[in-house]
This record gives sequence, structure tokens and C-alpha cells, in this order.
Amino acid sequence: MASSLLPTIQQALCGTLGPATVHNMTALANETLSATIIQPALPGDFSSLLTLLFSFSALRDWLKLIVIGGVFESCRRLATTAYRRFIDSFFITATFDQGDDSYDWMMIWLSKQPSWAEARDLQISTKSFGLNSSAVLVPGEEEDASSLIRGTRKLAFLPSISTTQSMWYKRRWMTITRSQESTGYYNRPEDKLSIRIMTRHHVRLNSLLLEAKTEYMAAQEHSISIYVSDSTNDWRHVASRPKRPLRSIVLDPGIKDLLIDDARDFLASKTWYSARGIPFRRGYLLYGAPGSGKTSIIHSLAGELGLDVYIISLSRAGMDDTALSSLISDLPEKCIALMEDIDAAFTQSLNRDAPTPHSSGSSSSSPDGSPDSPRAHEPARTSSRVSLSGLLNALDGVGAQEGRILFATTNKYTSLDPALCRPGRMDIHLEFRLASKYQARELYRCFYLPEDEDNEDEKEDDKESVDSGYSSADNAKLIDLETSSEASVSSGSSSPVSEKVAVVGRSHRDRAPKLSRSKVSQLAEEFADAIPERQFSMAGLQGYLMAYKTRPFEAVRAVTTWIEKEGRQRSTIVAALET
Ligand SMILES: Nc1ncnc2c1ncn2[C@@H]1O[C@H](COP(=O)(O)OP(=O)(O)OP(=O)(O)O)[C@@H](O)[C@H]1O
Repeated sequence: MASSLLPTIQQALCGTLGPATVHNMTALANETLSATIIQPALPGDFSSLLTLLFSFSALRDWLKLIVIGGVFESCRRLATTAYRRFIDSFFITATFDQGDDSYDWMMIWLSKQPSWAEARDLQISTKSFGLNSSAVLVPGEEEDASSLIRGTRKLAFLPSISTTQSMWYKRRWMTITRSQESTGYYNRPEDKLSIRIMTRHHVRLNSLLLEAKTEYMAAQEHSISIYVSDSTNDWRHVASRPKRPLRSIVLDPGIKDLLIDDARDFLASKTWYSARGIPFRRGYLLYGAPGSGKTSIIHSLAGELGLDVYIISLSRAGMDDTALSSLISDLPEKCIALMEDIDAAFTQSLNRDAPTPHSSGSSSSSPDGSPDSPRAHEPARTSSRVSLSGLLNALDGVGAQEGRILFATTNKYTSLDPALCRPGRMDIHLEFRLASKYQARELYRCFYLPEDEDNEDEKEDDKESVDSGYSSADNAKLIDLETSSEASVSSGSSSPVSEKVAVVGRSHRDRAPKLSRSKVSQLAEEFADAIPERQFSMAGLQGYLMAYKTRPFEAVRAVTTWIEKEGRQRSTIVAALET
């Protein structure tokens, strides 16, 4: 084709360049074409094909590159596989996700490893990792025995994020890698901890986990863990609270024993239940006046039985029958599930037969605290989509967890559907009433009895003239503060009184008079005599005594005035509600 075009080009060029020049150019072009246009015959065998291929220098270079690259890549893959095989055979890798209990165990364990004190790249953390939070001590800082920071923990030194650190664990090489990943709907960054131990067997890993868990539990010994459900319907550890001693809850005789004995008996009876085909679950319904100790006794029992508390909030946004059922089936085997104000989660009555608007609403009640109070008739505003049948199914349907203890509380017992209260769902119903004289007396004793019971006999007796301890100018100022605050004290009220009391309460034990047990008992009798039977809530009495926590004598002297004042306030509230 190139040769067929030549005459045409020649003619065109002759007109412009002249025939001699064109002739020379044509000769040159013919030479070049004959040199570049090769029409080889196809090679007959492989070696001639290779020869042909390698006759092009560029192609040859490309092929060399491909072959060398391929060899390198194969070597790399081989090395990676060999490395993985080696790691798999000689190391065990375990990962821990933030939000899981095991992550907290490991972080606390890591924070206690001395090797971090010398690390060059580390993270300083004041996080408590689910432990009961307390003040944090920086290395070199001395714990002040008399101060507020008792029960302190050390500042945590942790491996920093995105680096791999190594250490020895029981003569085994171990690497620790922390990374962050965005997870969930909101792309919230969550930590991931990866631990690699040089060992062929799980024994070493198990021993590490056991050690971490034991240390964590030891640190948790005086706390209970509280879990709530998050928006993705997973249980999340939100807090650890100090255990509340059972003796600090004052109930009418027999109630505490009944509860604790029944719960203990239940926890020890798994085989008894399964032998008889009875679902291994127990439900307690605590109902009655607000501020009578329903929540407190549950908290205290959890500590006594060593169980964690899982709070099921029926009125949480996004809670519906499916979510409730999945939450209840995800409960661990031994735990306390707590549904507070079980009546308040429903927009309608819990009575399936006769829904009445007044039976729902806020959990508060009348000044006398009776369940059928006027305020019980307020309509509820709740976004819960839990239906009664959904709740009933979740409590004892096929998916319901075995071994759990359910506590439900309500201020409106009469508005609950009998199906919810029947044995099997709520096995024991306990009424919590307003304070009896007995409770008032015991609460007073609780406040003023010497804490160190063993040394009580040595305590100096009966310094009656003053409430003692207020000799310095500072203390005089504190008395003024407290006295001036008394005017505004009312049952269950909080600030500003409690604020002031909190400030002066910093060292109230030192300022309180040292009374003998017999003196406290005598004052307690006088206090109880003044308190009318079943008129005040325990929370109200506690609020009153808080204002006098260093002045037991005055607490007794002023109680009549306080009762009169409370009476007047109540009459005003009742009159306002009636109009
Ligand atoms: N029986 C009691 N003994 C000791 N303290 C009590 C008692 N009852 C209530 N209190 C104190 O009153 C406060 C409120 O108690 P709690 O929350 O247990 O009451 P409640 O019955 O659950 O109230 P509500 O029905 O309003 O939730 C707590 O600080 C608790 O210490």
C-alpha cells in the first residue's frame, strides 16, 4: 500500500521541489521501506517463536519485567503464607472488642503491668473501664488518708493506639496491638485490642484471661455492675456502683429476710426446678409508696447475692415487643433484671379488659404516697411501643432467659393487669408502705450509731449539753450554714439544703458527737415517738435527718416543728389538687 502511494506523492512533490530532489527522496524512501516493512514467514517451532519475540527489544524488556515481577510476587506470597503458618503454629492471637466485658478485664490488667512504666510510646488514661470510679492518683502523688480521695486508683498507663507493643507474660513473648474502627450507625470509633502470645496451646491464653478476670473481679468486689440496653439492643455496661449494705435499708421486720432467703433459695435450686419441669425464673413485684426503699433494696440485694443488675427501660425510645423479647433472651443466666415503674411504660392501662387513661402516667403519687393517689390519674406521655402481650411473652415466652431474677417496681399496683402479676411472672408481691415508728427508730439509729461497733463501749458517753465538736471558728461558720439551711428543709427536698450539707459534710464524722449505743437508742425512741405512723416516707425522714447529720439532739428536738410544717404543706397541696 505504501508503494502504491509513492507515484502520487512524487507527482505532487515534483511541482514544488523539482524532479532531481524528488528522485533522491524517492530512492531514500524506497530504501527505508524495504528496511522496515518485513513480512516474515510464521515460525514453525517454539524456539523460533521465542527468537522472533526476543527480536523486538521493547517486548523483550516487558516480558522480562513481567517474569521478574511474577517471581517476586510469588516469593512474597510464599513468605506471607509461611509467616502466617509460623504465627498460627507458634502464636495464639486473641481480639477483644470495646464494650465487651473481656476488653475491660484486659485493659485493667494491662494498666497494672509494670512494663508500661518504662514504655516510650504509651497512652495515659483516667478511664475506669467499668470499675467504680474514684479519684485518680498520678505517680508520685501521695494518697491523703484523711481526704476525700480515699479509695483512689492509679493513673492507667496503656499501650497507645495504632502501635504494637511487646512484653513478656510468664516467660512467653506477647505483643499487644490496639486499633480503632468506626462501627455502628453513627460510625462511632471503637477500640479493638489484639493480643498475640507465643504459645502453641490455649492454656497460656486461658490463664491470662483468668488472671485478668480475677483481678477485675477483685477490684469490683465492693461494687455491682449496672447494664442498660443501647440503641442497637445490646447490653452495655454503663456503671459500677458501690454495694449498699443490707443493714442500711430499714424495712418492717421480716421483709428483708423474706427477700434474701427466697432469692438465695431460688439461685440454689436449679436442679429442683428442672426436675419438676418448672421454668427456672423468679419474679418479685415491689409496690407501694414512693421513697419507701423499693429501688434501694434491689440494689442492696444485688450486692448481697453478687449479681449484676440489667435495667430494662420499657419507655426507652425504640423499645418495642421484638426489642424487649430479644433483650430478655440475651440476659445472662444469673442476674437481676430490673423494670422500674412497670406501669409507666404504657400509654394505656395495663388492664387488658378495661383500659383506663388514669391508670398510666408518671410514677409519682399523692403526698400520702398511697397507690391510688389523685396524681395517678394524670395521662402518660410515653413513646414506648411495648404492648402488654409483648411484655407477657417476653417474661415467660419460649425465648425468656432461665435463671434470672426479675424485679419490677410500681407505685400503682391496682392498675396492673392480673396476667402480669400472676405467679410464674411475679411470684412474690411485697408492699412497701410509708414509714412505721419502728422504721423511723431504726433509721435514726442508722444515722447516729457509732460506725466502729467494736469500739463503741470505749466511746465517751452522753455529752448532752451541746451537739459538740464546734469549737473552732470554721466550725462555727459551718453551724451557721447548717442552721440557716434548716428553714428550707422539707422531706425529700434536695438543693440548696443538700448542697450546703454536702459542703459541710466533708468531715462530719469528726464533728459529730460521739454517742454511746444506749444514748442513740434512747434518742431514737424519742424521735420515733414523734413521727406519726405511716405518714412520712423513709426518703422524707432520711432527707430530714440529713440536715442534722452531726446534731442528733437537735434532730429530735426539731422534729415536731418539722412535722407540723410538712402537714401544712400537704394540706396546701391537697387543697390545690382538689380545686
Ligand atoms: N426503707 C428505707 N431504708 C433506708 N433508706 C430508705 C428507705 N426507703 C427509702 N430510703 C432512702 O430514700 C431514697 C429513695 O429510696 P428508693 O429510691 O429506694 O425509693 P423507691 O421506693 O424506689 O421510690 P420510687 O418509687 O419513687 O422509685 C434513697 O436514698 C434511700 O436511701
